[in-house]
Amino acid sequence: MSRAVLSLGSNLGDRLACLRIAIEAVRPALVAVSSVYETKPWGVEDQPDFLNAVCVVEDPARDHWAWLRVAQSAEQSADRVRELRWGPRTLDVDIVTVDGVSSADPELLLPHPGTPDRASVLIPWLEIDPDAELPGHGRISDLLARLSPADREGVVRRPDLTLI
Ligand SMILES: Nc1ncnc2c1ncn2[C@@H]1O[C@H](COP(=O)(O)OP(=O)(O)OP(=O)(O)O)[C@@H](O)[C@H]1O
Ligand SMILES: Nc1nc2c(c(=O)[nH]1)N=C(CO)CN2
Repeated sequence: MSRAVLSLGSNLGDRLACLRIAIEAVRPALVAVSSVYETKPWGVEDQPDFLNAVCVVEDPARDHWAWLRVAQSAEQSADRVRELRWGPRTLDVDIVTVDGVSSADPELLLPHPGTPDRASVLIPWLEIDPDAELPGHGRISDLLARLSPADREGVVRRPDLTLI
């Protein structure tokens, strides 16, 4: 059984439609999907706000590399072009964790190293799995509590937007 946590983000074009492309790509394997959140950009701050969400997926036939291929194919379907690191994009699908797999391969770092610092991942993930742990880092509720109030307040639920 392979269970993965995926983080979805978009800040270009029809952002909600782009997140839905990612959801459609994993729909048969979907276990849970968070609400959609409007989030202040981190990394490169001078860019439009993102929509972010997190989903949990499960498929006995897929290993972590297969989840990466699914993620990259969804990004391509959303016409993603890579221009700037941490810059604007139609769709970003990150593999946050897969079971307890740890990987130092730069093509697939697991758990995703940015996770402990990103309220835009931790808040949606906590919504759908309040007891979740990030392997090697502990409970995600504790990770979130360590972030600054400004980081947490930059992530606002958008109940008017739905993914499924
Ligand atoms: N856990 C992971 N999930 C998705 N891509 C990963 C992961 N680990 C490494 N990568 C690699 O990262 C590259 C994509 O980087 P990308 O342009 O999406 O980075 P970014 O979104 O700007 O930054 P960040 O990875 O910090 O979110 C791909 O080549 C992919 O192979
Ligand atoms: N709030 C937020 N900021 C970002 C995001 C993102 O998904 N959400 N993704 C980035 C590129 O990986 C850069 N900055």
